[in-house]
Amino acid sequence: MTKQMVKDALNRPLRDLRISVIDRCNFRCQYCMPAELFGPDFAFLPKSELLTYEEIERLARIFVHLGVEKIRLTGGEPLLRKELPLLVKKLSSIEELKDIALTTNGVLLPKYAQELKDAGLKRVNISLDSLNDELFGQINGRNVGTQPVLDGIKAAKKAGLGVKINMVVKKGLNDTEIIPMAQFCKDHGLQLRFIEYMDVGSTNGWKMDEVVTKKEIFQQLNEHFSLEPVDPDYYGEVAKRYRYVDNQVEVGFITSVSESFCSSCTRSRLSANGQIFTCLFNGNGHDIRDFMRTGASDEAISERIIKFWNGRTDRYSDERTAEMAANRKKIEMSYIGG
Ligand SMILES: Nc1nc2c(ncn2[C@@H]2O[C@H](COP(=O)(O)OP(=O)(O)OP(=O)(O)O)[C@@H](O)[C@H]2O)c(=O)[nH]1
Ligand SMILES: C[S@@+](CC[C@H](N)C(=O)[O-])C[C@H]1O[C@@H](n2cnc3c(N)ncnc32)[C@H](O)[C@@H]1O
Ligand code: SF4
Ligand code: SF4
Repeated sequence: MTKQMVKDALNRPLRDLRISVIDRCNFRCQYCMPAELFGPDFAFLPKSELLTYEEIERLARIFVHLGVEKIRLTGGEPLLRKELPLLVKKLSSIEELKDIALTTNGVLLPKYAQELKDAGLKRVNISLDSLNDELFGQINGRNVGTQPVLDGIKAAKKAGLGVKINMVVKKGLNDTEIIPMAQFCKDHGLQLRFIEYMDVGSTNGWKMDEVVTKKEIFQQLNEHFSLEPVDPDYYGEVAKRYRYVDNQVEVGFITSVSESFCSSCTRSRLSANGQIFTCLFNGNGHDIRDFMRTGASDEAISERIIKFWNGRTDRYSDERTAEMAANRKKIEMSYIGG
């Protein structure tokens, strides 16, 4: 197949593929999979519904022919999927792919970091919302302290993986942790990204007044540190980055609520059971798994993906209102892939 450039209805190219490899998780973060709703009886996808690694690789190759340069593995907790390094190895063999990354809560990294690196993974984004054990245990809904995640960060660095830290900030929950987290990451040479709490899915009871905006976080940082802006690395970069003037360590903001970035959104998402989603907030998935399982050729699959992408008009965060946040049919982040 010849390589193509595919654009959506708003002229945005297809550049990224975020693959959810599993919808299960060992945490129950309040803002993502609240324990009361994702209880022991919750119907997660059975194994037979999941795309196999061979199917994921095949689709990834097709996406790369359509212009995808960066693949991110996510979930749920991607390291709960058996033998994930095998998938990384398959994806690393795709020549035109520039970047493969993983987003994880970090707990299983001491076990897998070296294997992932050996399989070709370049970098990991690790989520950590607090350095306070009790608060972190409350947020992750499983009373897990910070040590397992800190060990995961250490293991990733030791294996030679690039590491960034993601912190979702929710008002009244962990906004007191902004400065301690900033100080910790600055001292350890880790890029921290503050993520504005989003109205993903319909289980987290999101309210606009619980969002701590970039502006508010920046004001706090400015009282303690001296920062300067950093130019974006590439078109459509999600995080707005700054660096500490004294040691050049970077810090970023993911401002989906206060300064949306839909106009340059080049991200497609593939759920663990083979549905393509064109926006984190668009609950209407397009089947690709069953079509592939009928014996469709690469060309036919490719045409189908082009059709979905050409028809894409999503710009939810640009248009968000409190009413939309409350009423729109949305899909859980653990399923679609965060
Ligand atoms: N609204 C919105 N949020 C996004 C989008 N892409 C990523 N995010 C959110 O940004 C946060 C961090 O995402 P990561 O998985 O670390 O990925 P990234 O920011 O693309 O990572 P880098 O490639 O390292 O810059 C998560 O909460 C994502 O859900 C997007 O297209 N729209
Ligand atoms: C859904 S998780 C999946 C990967 C992995 N389990 C993890 O936590 O890193 C991906 C990212 O989404 C973020 N996230 C989840 N729910 C969110 C929300 N309501 N608002 C903003 N970010 C959220 C998480 O903090 C994490 O950084
Ligand atoms: S944010 Fe990640 S670790 Fe937390 S519940 Fe969601 S998928 Fe699990
Ligand atoms: S809200 Fe949708 S269109 Fe906007 S940046 Fe996020 S995923 Fe892209």
